[in-house]
Amino acid sequence: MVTVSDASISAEIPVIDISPFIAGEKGSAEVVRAVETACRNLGFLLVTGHGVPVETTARLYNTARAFFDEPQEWKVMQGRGTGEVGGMAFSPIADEALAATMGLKTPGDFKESLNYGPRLAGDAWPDRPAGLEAAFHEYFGAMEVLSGHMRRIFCSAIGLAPDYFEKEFVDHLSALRVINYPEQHVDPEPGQLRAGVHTDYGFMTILRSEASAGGLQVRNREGEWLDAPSIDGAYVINIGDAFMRWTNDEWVSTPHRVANPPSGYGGTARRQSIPFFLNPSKDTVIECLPAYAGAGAKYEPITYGDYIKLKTSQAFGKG
Ligand SMILES: O=C(O)CCC(=O)C(=O)O
Ligand SMILES: [Fe+2]
Repeated sequence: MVTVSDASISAEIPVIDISPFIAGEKGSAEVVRAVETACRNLGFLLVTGHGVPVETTARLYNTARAFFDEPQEWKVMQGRGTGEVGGMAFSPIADEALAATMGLKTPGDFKESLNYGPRLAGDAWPDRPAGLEAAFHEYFGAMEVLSGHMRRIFCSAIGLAPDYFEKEFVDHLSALRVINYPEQHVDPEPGQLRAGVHTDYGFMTILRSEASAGGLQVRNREGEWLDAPSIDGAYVINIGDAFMRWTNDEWVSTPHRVANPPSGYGGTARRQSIPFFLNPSKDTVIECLPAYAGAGAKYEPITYGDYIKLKTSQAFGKG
């Protein structure tokens, strides 16, 4: 296990090499303990030794970038999520304000994104750049493998059979998104961030981050914002709200945001990130795990489908 050198920015976000667990070798138990500690304390960790081929990430990163480099007028004519299951959806700049999910009113996030999930509504794939759809499929497959390893690490930490969650992920509703945070040539509007403060809704998120001026920040339990370290080839993993509920709030889903580059920043601040939102199937029952039921379950069992409806209505003030 390595720890990054700049302790001031990374003291609370550990970097964990999960390769001993994947290989079933000596050191697996230490991996499990380190992941559990991170998920209980901060809900964020970085993983290395994950086995995702660099080419898979590079292909998606580069083809998505070629899409974002197309003219705005053309991009907005592309998929807007009109209903084709397994298609792609494009979300233009300021279309989404993530802070609305926390009940905050802010301008839209200064970002644009491409979105895909094999069981989610999208629209027809654009005819360029070549290989975009294949790159999404390939990367999604790699995330299914990595998220399977992470679920087994979680099961081991909680004392569950390794395949405890697997049936809930046969028809999983996961989503893969590539986000482009453009240069900010003029200052953003008051209250406008690259991505507003929010927690993720699902089971866990696996993020391919990118170092830049204006990056990912995580709020610790003391309310301080920590810059998440960007380490080449590592993935940032965080717990989502649904898994927090599953663990009776023992594992935490932590607020995070993407900061703007400093005003007047002279260098290149463009940033591209790739979050994979791991979500269970619609009929999955989220119910306090026996290991955490000691002092009584805080929440009623709920299906993931109903849970998402509840979260959405809360976010828009109807809950
Ligand atoms: O771009 C990032 O680093 C994080 C984005 C994020 O938190 C999200 O889309 O949920
Ligand atoms: Fe997020």
